[in-house]
Amino acid sequence: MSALFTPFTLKRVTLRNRIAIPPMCQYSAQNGMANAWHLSHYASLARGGAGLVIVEATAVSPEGRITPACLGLWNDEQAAELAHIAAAIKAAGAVPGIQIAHAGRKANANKPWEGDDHIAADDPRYWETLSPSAIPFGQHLDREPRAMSHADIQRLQADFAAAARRARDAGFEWLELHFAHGYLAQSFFSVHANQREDEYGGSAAGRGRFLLETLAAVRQEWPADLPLTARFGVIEYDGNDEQTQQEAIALTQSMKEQGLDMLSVSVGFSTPQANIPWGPAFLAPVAGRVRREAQIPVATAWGLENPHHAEAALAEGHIDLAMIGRVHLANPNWPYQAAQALGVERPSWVLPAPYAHWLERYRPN
Ligand SMILES: Cc1cc2c(cc1C)N(C[C@H](O)[C@H](O)[C@H](O)COP(=O)(O)O)c1[nH]c(=O)[nH]c(=O)c1N2
Ligand SMILES: CC(=O)[C@H]1CCCN(Cc2ccccc2)C1
Repeated sequence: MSALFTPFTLKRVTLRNRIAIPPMCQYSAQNGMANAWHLSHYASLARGGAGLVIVEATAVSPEGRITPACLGLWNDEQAAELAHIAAAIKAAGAVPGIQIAHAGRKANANKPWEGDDHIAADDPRYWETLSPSAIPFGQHLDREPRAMSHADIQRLQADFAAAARRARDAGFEWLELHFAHGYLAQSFFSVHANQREDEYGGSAAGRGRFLLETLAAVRQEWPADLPLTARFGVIEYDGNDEQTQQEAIALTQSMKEQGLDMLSVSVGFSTPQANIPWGPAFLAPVAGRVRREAQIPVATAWGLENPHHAEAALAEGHIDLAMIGRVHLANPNWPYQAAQALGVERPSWVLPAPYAHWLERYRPN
């Protein structure tokens, strides 16, 4: 039996295999509302056979969107549309997950294929960006954000909790907090973005406070028997990686004590000066260290689309879930081909019966 096609149970949720589709923004919403694009996109991914499908970064407040076309979960109308997507994912046999997010100083940007840069101040789509300190990310995202007040911090933590409640009521069964990729929560943890002198800055404990408090607020709303996870940048590739990983592992242990069920290990993306060693499965060993030292189940992504690499990362004990992203945009049925490549018996039954029955009998000559 392949490791990749072994079920995985976390709290009262069982995934049919170790393939997770990580959140991938579609930049296709108006006023944060999901539409026909999102429904067909997520239904086709779920039909492809993955065990878990996580809906893209969904903003907990309007100014928390990366672009004006990002999804939101700050009102009940948005939740009602997302409920259809959760139901479609579940009907296809995958577990419906969703990532809730705030983009912080990377917010208010154009779509990646429309510049990826901050929206101009005189553009009607402009809104103010927030961050722990008034320090811009740099490069194409060079706008100086407003340093958050204590009132801002409390409001945004309440927004995360409200979004978690709406996700629960919409039928999602797996919640991921976006604590990675240079967005708001990652920015609180990162010395590149957070130079506050109050209790939310300074030491690693101070820089971790926003994440721990936000987790605690969400834990109150999210059912105890459903997985509550976070995607967290544990390394920046900025020349200071050992210290960052030690601080990140310590914070992960604290989050585990606070009720975090799993960590999705990722990159900080807090500075444009990062020197990221892009390559197949490059983050798997980093994930393995977090798994060992924090004693928590981990997922990771980044270049795992070769089924043998995903299989090895699992079999070697680096990870518990393989997140397979971009390749699914080209091939929503990637799990079917992965099953064939790994010699899984009756591979077509990774797909739904209306497809599987005929593919099993179809022998192209
Ligand atoms: C178009 C698009 C959109 C997103 C992403 C990526 C891409 C390509 N990624 C990162 C993604 O989840 C994944 O970590 C990376 O794509 C690396 O995995 P692969 O190498 O693609 O399998 C991403 N990550 C995240 O935590 N929340 C998100 O909403 C998104 N959105
Ligand atoms: C929302 C989020 O976390 C995403 C938005 C798109 C870029 N993602 C980061 C990324 C960088 C390089 C290749 C793929 C992905 C982060």
